[in-house]
Amino acid sequence: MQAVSLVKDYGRGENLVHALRGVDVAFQRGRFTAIMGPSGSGKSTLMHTLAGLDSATSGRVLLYGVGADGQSGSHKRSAQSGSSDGHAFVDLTKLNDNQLTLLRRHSIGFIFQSFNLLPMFTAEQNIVMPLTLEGVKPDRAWFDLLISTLGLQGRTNHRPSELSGGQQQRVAIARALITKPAIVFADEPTGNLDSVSSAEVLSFLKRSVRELGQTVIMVTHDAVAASYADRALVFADGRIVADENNPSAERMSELMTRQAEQVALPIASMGSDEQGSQARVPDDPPFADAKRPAQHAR
Ligand SMILES: Nc1ncnc2c1ncn2[C@@H]1O[C@H](COP(=O)(O)OP(=O)(O)OP(=O)(O)O)[C@@H](O)[C@H]1O
Repeated sequence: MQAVSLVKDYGRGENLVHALRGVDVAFQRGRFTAIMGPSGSGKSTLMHTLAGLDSATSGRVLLYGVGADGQSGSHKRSAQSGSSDGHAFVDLTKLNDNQLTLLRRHSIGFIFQSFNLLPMFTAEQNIVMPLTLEGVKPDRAWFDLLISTLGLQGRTNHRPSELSGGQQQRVAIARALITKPAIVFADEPTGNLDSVSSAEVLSFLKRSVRELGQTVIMVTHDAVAASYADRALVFADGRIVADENNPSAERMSELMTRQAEQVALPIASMGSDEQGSQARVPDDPPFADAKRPAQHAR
């Protein structure tokens, strides 16, 4: 997947916000990328625009390995799709709402902070739900591989209320992977989990990248979570300001602290005016979490 000169503005006039200021980034297949950045820096906007949930103001969003109908391996070609080095791709910014809905259903997986499982259905029913809705039978071998890769053996007949938070999130990961999507977006997947369950979920997510070749993009506020990724991007004010391979939690904490200080500096200098008021640094700097020492081991 690739974003080319991606711009997203919200509002107009006095209320104009430049959420993405010409972002150029490529995500390689079969890699796990984390996106970090202070609150309001544009992480969610990037994720939503890449996933076709939000429209771009300008620029292109290219998804490789799919046709304009959203199906992997499609041979169809249209004005919205093409081929580069023999790889089919589709430009999400050129698709209409129906095409985007199909593309998301077939080629994009989502993992949310709040799991979003259906409480009245078993884990197995939740996992195969994207296929059930389409009237498609699950590929049993793929289902079994997901269950073993995600450590869900013996849990498939349980309802969400009978599972721990970590197990529920692993069910949600299996549900995201059941359609063999070209890409999976995870939005703060460990935001509702304790440190032990977070470590477990991140390890399984990493296994799905390593062993199943899945491409995963994860937004997180947690430097330790980012350290599970192959690569971590840091966002600030609608731009990528750091791009780290094999990020360590310490390095990501350092980068986030630097961003927090840059946000705090203008506030501090505003405070030291001629009235002699005290320089003010926010009590709760953005990414206070990122400064916490690593709590859960990889
Ligand atoms: N629907 C919207 N309408 C107007 N402005 C918006 C909208 N969505 C986001 N913004 C603005 O765009 C900028 C980027 O927001 P975004 O939600 O992408 O940041 P973020 O890095 O994901 O923040 P957080 O970590 O708090 O979720 C912010 O200034 C935000 O206020």
